[in-house]
Amino acid sequence: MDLFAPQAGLLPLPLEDGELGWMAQLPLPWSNAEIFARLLAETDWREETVVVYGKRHLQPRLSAWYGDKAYAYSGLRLQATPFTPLLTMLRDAVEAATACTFNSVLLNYYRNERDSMGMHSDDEAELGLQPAIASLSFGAERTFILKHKHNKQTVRVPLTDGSLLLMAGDTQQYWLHGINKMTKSLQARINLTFRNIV
Ligand SMILES: O=C(O)CCC(=O)C(=O)O
Ligand SMILES: [Fe+2]
Repeated sequence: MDLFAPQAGLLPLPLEDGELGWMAQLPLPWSNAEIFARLLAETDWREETVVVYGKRHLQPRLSAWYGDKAYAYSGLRLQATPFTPLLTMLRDAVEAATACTFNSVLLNYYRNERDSMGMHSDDEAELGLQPAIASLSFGAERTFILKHKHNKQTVRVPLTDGSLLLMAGDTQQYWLHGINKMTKSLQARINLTFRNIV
């Protein structure tokens, strides 16, 4: 399947050992600000505790998991929770733009510049080989950082309000990605990463 066929509307971003597609604004029926406000209010946000090298930490962001199946992520067991009408609308828009299907979404709420996500790959067995993961962003712009696992390459993608980033092919096998803390004061950002649990 060619994930980046012209009708998909995604701009391919050159990446060695992986596939990235980007769109500045996903077509949506409401404004980005309206969707941000609804996601903030309607989501069952949790401050999860994770265990890293035997020590318990609060994750530096809030998160929520919706989908038909439970999911294990960073040592957490996330219970299945059905998609809300709002999440179903967003999933439909993402599926139309990417020509992929998704049955789950992880939402991340970065409250300010101090919230972040450590470098990782979304390579859990439940996602299958060469998973397609679509990342939809609302609110403050943050920089998505990709680092190649076997050489020193770094790629930065601006995750602007309303933008969609698709990772596919070998991206999870060869690259780590994450969101750094910043020193400059930033407003909140909400990110949704749509996944397909097989
Ligand atoms: O906030 C982002 O854009 C990154 C989210 C991410 O990598 C994840 O949820 O696995
Ligand atoms: Fe990720």
